[in-house]
Amino acid sequence: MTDEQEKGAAEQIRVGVLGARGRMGVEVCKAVDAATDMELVAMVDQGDWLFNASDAGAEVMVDFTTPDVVMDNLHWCIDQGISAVVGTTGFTEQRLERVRGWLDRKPGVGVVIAPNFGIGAVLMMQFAARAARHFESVEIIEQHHPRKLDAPSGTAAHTARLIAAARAEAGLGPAPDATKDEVAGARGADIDGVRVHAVRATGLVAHQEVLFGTTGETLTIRHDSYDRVSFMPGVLLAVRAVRNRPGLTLGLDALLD
Ligand SMILES: NC(=O)C1=CN([C@@H]2O[C@H](COP(=O)(O)OP(=O)(O)OC[C@H]3O[C@@H](n4cnc5c(N)ncnc54)[C@H](OP(=O)(O)O)[C@@H]3O)[C@@H](O)[C@H]2O)C=CC1
Ligand SMILES: O=C(O)C1=N[C@H](C(=O)O)C[C@H](O)C1
Repeated sequence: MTDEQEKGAAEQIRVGVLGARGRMGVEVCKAVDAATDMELVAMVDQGDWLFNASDAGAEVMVDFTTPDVVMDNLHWCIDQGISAVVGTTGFTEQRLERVRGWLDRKPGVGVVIAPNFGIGAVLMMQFAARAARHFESVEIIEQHHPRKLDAPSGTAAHTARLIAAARAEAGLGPAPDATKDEVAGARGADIDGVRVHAVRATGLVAHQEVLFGTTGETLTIRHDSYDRVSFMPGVLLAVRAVRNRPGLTLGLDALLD
C-alpha cells in the first residue's frame, strides 16, 4: 500500500496549523503531512483568514505563532469547537485562567499547552524538579537562536517554577548569594527565587542547562535541541490525544505516562 493509499484507508485527524510559515510551523506542516493518520487541511499565517481553517473542517489546530496573537487564536479555536495544541510561549497564570474560562463554556473541547514538545526537554524538566530538593544552589542557563522574540524561554520559566515549588515543599530557603548587583542583569532574571540566564547566539537552536550545587559537588542537567524535528513526536502525540482530553492539559508529561 502506498503512503497515499494508507492515508486514505484509516480515519484521519483533520489538522490546521497556525503560524504555518514560521520556523516551527513549517516543520509541523511537514510532520502532519507525513503522518498516515492525519490530514493537513489548513495552513494559516499572519494576514490569512482564520475561517479558512473552520471552512476546511479542521478538528485540531496547532499554534506556533507569537505571544501577542496566541490568545486571540486560541479563543477563536475554542469558540469554533476546535481542539488546539499550543507551543507558543507567553502563558502566565492569568492567561491560563482565561483559557479555562473559555473552555468551561465549550465542554467538549480540548487544549494542550506545552512549553516544550521535545521529549528530552520534558525529561530534563522532570529530572530537575526531582533533583531540586537535594541542592542548596540552582541556576538555569537557557540558550537559543537570536531570532527568538522572548526571554527567558517558556521552558526556562516553567523549569524555574517547578524547581521553586519543589524547594518550597522541601522547606529550602533562598539559594546563598552574597553578590552586590553592580551591573543590572549580571545575575540574570529572578523567577520565583531561581536565577535564569538567557543566551542568544547564531548557530544555536534551543538548549538548556540546570546547574545544581551543594557542598563539594554540582549536578548539571542539560538538554539540546539541535533541530526543530526534535519537537515533532511530541506535537503529533498531542494532536492524537487532544480531542480525547476535554479541558486544559498543561505540559506533555500527562501524555507520556
Ligand atoms: N513548545 C515548544 O516545543 C516550542 C515552542 N516554540 C515557540 O513557538 C513560537 C513560534 O516560534 P518560531 O516558529 O520560532 O517563530 P516564528 O517567528 O518563526 O513563527 C511564528 C509565525 O507566526 C506567524 N504569525 C504571526 N501572527 C500570526 C497570526 N495572527 N496568525 C497566524 N500566524 C501568525 C508569523 O508571521 P510573521 O513572521 O509574518 O509575523 C510567523 O510566520 C514561539 O513562541 C516559540 O517560543 C518554539 C519551538 C518549540
Ligand atoms: O523559540 C524557540 O525556539 C523555543 N521556544 C520554546 C521556549 O521558549 O521554551 C521551546 C524551545 O526552547 C524552543
